[in-house]
Amino acid sequence: HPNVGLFNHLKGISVINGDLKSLSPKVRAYVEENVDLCKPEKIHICDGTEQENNHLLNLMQQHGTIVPLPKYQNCWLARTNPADTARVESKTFISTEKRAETIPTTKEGIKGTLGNWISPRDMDVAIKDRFTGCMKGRTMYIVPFSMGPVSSPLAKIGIQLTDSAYVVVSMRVMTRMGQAVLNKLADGTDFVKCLHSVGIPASGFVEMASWPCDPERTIILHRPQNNEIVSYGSGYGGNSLLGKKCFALRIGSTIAKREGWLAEHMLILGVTNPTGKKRYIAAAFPSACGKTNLAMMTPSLPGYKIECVGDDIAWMRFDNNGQLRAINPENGFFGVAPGTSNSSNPIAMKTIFKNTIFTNVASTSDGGVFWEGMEDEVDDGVKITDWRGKPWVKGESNTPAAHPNSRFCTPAKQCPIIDPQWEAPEGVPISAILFGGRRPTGVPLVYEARDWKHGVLIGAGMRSEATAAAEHKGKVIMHDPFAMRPFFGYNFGDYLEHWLSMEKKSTNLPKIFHVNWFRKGSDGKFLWPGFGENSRVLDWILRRLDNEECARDTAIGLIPKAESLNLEGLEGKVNVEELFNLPKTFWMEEAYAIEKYFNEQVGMDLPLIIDQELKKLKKRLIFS
Ligand SMILES: O=C(O)CSc1cccnc1C(=O)O
Ligand SMILES: [Mn+2]
Repeated sequence: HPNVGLFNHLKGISVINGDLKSLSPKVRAYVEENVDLCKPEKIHICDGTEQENNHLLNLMQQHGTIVPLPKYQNCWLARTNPADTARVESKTFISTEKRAETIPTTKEGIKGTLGNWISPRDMDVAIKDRFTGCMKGRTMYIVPFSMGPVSSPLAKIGIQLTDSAYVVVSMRVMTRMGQAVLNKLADGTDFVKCLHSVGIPASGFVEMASWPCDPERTIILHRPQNNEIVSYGSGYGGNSLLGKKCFALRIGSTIAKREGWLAEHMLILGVTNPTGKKRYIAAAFPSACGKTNLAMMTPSLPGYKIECVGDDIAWMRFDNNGQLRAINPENGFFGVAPGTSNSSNPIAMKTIFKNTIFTNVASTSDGGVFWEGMEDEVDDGVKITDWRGKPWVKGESNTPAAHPNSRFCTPAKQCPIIDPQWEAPEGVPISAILFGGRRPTGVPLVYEARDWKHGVLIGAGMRSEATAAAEHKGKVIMHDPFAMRPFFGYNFGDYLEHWLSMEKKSTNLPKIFHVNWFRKGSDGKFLWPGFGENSRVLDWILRRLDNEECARDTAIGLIPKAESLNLEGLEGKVNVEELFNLPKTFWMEEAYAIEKYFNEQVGMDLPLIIDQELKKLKKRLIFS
């Protein structure tokens, strides 16, 4: 780095990149406050340049944090500490004066599952205990980033202070990061404050560790009142790339509540039908339920085209004409690697093998990567090393080659079907919203909400099959309302009120649907082929958007009229009867389970309208 000027110091700490004078007074005050707390040896103001990125990649290679993947162009493999491999919900907290602002009051004796609250005082103590002097001997990176295209009026800016070079290079992929953001901040624009440290394990100074972290004291804190995020102890994913879940969803949802828009855990795709008519759809599925695959679908129906705007987060607001418009606030994809293959997602496979950071995947002796699902893509004779760095042999090793939560972190612009409007400052117009999840029984392939209120009930009642956290409990059907359960920034009851309040903003509301690719027959096999065949469901949805009479009413909502789903080419392969069967007992139990969930988890915070919608559903079911 160029020798810095004598005066480019902050209280005796050398600024090794950038110029303190380039920081707005607000940013400089935030930096100084946290330099005092964390006591870094150096400060690096990030500019987002190629040169800076290469410097950090070299630094991480020296530390052993990443290794090059010479089979691809500018790709890297990071292996984390095995104790630091995923988001940690139990250590993620939101702080407000009153607990009820953050989480609903649950029924007596019931453990809340809609977020964790911490008092402002306990948050301050937690920070002081962990951050005091935590960056001694380290460099504090100042990461100016934008969630959304810098020029978009829907974008929001953040500053992340971090001691992790891995976070800096990842944020450069996942957000718009660098000088253009600092320039925008110069006029005093406010920013979301993000403080992060990988921490120092209580066992002492392990600076030379390739993946420093402090799992025992990991904590992820949010203070929505002053747009503040503080994360300690983890270097990974949603815990450390604070622009994603912490900012774009948890803090983002509180800003959206205040400003009258929606920050959602949704993919955004553009779908063009054979006549050339294009619509955009947003879809909320729980984590690891196939949002990336749907957002990058290769449609099986001839004449259909799918283009990708985003695979995980949507910021949506009604414009002056009452049209709901969405941006993808992210700049990259941080996708689950296992299960991604040329058969499940050929577009992803065309996106990720350049300028990408892979984390906790397996590596191959020919300088590439491997994960479960890539069996057909790896040459014979290639040796595999698992995510822990141990030799791995297919059919012999009894642990996975790649960690189940291993990820690729790849620039969105590399996606061959990235939508031409993916960075449109005003966002893309949303015509339909889909809710969905893994439902092995009872739930049909697709059904349409009767109206907005009913659609909000469908979102609130979302459930999905998950692998039980506890050992040997197999699969359980978990509630995951709006696929936002781990990401609500405030009381779910208030969130529902906020969704209901959108109805008065528009006479052109998007239609709401529920989809389920995962129903199984009595033989335990999937009833629906999924993947590109899901284009048949999108086709039906688009025809409904054109008000085609291809639906019939049922107690749960509108489902395709007989013969209205295009099954050409699937003759004899799909049992439509079973796929759309609505067992009355199943749905009575489903309605009761939703009612129980609302009673136990939302209580008095449940909006009356949602309670009424649930009662209407039950009544329709009784008389169906
Ligand atoms: O475990 C992590 O920190 C990654 S979680 C994640 C990453 C990208 C997109 N979605 C998610 C999620 O959990 O929904
Ligand atoms: Mn997600």
